[in-house]
Amino acid sequence: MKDTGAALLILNGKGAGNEELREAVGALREEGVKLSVRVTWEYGDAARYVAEAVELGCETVIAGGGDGTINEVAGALAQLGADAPALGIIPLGTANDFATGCNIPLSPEQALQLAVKGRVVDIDLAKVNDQHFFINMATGGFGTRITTETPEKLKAALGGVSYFIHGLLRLDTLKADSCEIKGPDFSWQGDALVIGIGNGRQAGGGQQICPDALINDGLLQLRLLTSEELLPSFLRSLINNEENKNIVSASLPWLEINAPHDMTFNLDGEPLTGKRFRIEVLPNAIQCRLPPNCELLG
Ligand SMILES: Nc1ncnc2c1ncn2[C@@H]1O[C@H](COP(=O)(O)OP(=O)(O)OP(=O)(O)O)[C@@H](O)[C@H]1O
Ligand SMILES: [Mg+2]
Repeated sequence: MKDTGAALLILNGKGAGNEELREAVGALREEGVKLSVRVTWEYGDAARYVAEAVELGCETVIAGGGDGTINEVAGALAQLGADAPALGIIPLGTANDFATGCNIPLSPEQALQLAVKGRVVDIDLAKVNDQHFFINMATGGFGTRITTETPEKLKAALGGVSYFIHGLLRLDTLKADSCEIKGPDFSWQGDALVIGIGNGRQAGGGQQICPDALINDGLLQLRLLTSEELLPSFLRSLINNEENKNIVSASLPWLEINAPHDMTFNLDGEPLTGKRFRIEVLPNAIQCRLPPNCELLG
């Protein structure tokens, strides 16, 4: 049985010191909203708290954190089926690409109001290799090593653009490599430099990688950058959103990627490495509380 209005806020431990949020939680409780708070320490905690929210009969589970936290909560909700609580979002991460793409307010107080009282909408999720989920985007490419620093070589070669590409992929060596991508009525083979598969539109801190994506159309937007031209000009065209012969674009319900060498996809910012990826949309997988001006709804 659901407890009307009850909500559980799952807060990434990185955001636990936010005073504005503490005040906003207090204010809502004074209004009579039954709001519990749990704080995560590591991967896996969020999913356990989602299970607790179901036991408590919560109508809403609120993810307080970045894209990675939303990913964990959304994935756990999707596995519950039809009677799952709705997802609310408080953006407390570094990039917050999903929340920003949805026009969710960045102020914790306003985001919390929306998360508890906002309109519920059915949205799609994407599933990868039957095991992983993403709510916002999978960005992939070929690289040898994952690092957290922008490498000096790339910076010297590309200037400011390297920050963008690095932020997008978090790879220290960007190489093109051959891969094969197949989907319904779609087939592509060639050298890919960057691949974006979007449920949402933006990644890498505001870059519109998949500008036509919608989160409730039952499709994923594939955008890939091929490597037949000099790197800096591609990147410019991607940044400016100009269509270009080096950009392949398709909207697909599923796709399969096969590569002879390892490639790494970031699923909402969390890395997954392999040679084969099957990515499929799960239409209407969860319910989410979104603002009326959410740009990702069709
Ligand atoms: N207390 C904690 N301290 C540090 N990391 C945590 C903690 N609790 C969970 N995590 C980990 O944080 C990661 C998710 O971080 P999240 O994406 O929410 O923030 P971010 O990376 O700063 O934001 P964004 O992805 O929007 O740039 C997950 O891998 C999760 O396991
Ligand atoms: Mg993250």
